[in-house]
Amino acid sequence: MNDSLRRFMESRGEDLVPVLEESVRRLNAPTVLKESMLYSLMAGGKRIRPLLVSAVLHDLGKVHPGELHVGAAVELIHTYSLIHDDLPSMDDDDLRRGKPTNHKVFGEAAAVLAGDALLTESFGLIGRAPALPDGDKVTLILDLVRASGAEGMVGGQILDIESEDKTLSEEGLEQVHRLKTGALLAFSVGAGAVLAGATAQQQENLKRYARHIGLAFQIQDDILDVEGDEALAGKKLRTDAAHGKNTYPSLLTLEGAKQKLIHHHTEAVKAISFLKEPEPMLGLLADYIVERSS
Ligand SMILES: CC(C)=CCC/C(C)=C/COP(=O)(O)OP(=O)(O)O
Ligand SMILES: C=C(C)CCOP(=O)(O)OP(=O)(O)O
Repeated sequence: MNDSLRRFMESRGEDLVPVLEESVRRLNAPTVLKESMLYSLMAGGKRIRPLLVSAVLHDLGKVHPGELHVGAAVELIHTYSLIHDDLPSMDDDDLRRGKPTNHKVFGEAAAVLAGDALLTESFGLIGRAPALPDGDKVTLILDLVRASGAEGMVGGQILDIESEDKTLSEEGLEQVHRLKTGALLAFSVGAGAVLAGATAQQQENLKRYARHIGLAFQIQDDILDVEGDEALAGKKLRTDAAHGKNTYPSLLTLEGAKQKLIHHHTEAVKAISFLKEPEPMLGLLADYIVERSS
């Protein structure tokens, strides 16, 4: 991995973890629920979504005291989605982020409820973000509702499940990926733009970047399911075919999926050519998204 990206990831990660932890510890709630929430939240993961929020601010040369709260908010929703995605009624997985899945440790009921609570607390984090005007809070909350709910991630998840054992068209598959995975990544980029006070033109370019990295992110996840290393991924691989999932490799072959990945990476990088930095973090993150092994 590129050295400046590694340093950026480490420094932002160190700052983010206490905010994630405190968002649960502060709650006056039953211990088992808090333990279940913290178990998945503190299990690691790449923290790509909060990093995107931070990278937009960094590349636009801005700072905002609400950066970590907004980044943590999206990470809470992402973590809830993984807990629910692993449930027996969904992908029925035993391993996530290198550890037994939440329901394997706490039972199904607690896993469902930990996910519910993480989702809800996410909105609280935006509500409490420091130095963020109320108008921006409302904008971010409404954007997050759209990205994570029925019109976004949840809608994509049901389309994905409903299309198991059927063959989708490429447009149909792109729609699933855009909603299931792309919407939350796009929210992260858009949230960084709101915090940075980006111009309309900058927001338009960042939106285009986000659309392409969102697709690239899920295509690489599909590719890793075919040829990745389970120890590095921290989750069981080679499960998509067994579940009759529609993926880019199943639709376009592995080679075809890799070409799509290159296409979306190229377009993402083009979209941020307006950034003045010689090595923008958003460009390094786009490289990482397509080269990652987990
Ligand atoms: C509302 C819910 C539950 C949404 C889940 C969204 C999501 C992106 C799941 C992981 O996708 P995946 O199954 O392709 O990834 P992985 O390989 O990590 O299981
Ligand atoms: C959206 C998908 C493909 C699920 C996994 O997301 P990540 O690959 O970001 O998972 P973590 O690093 O957060 O565990």
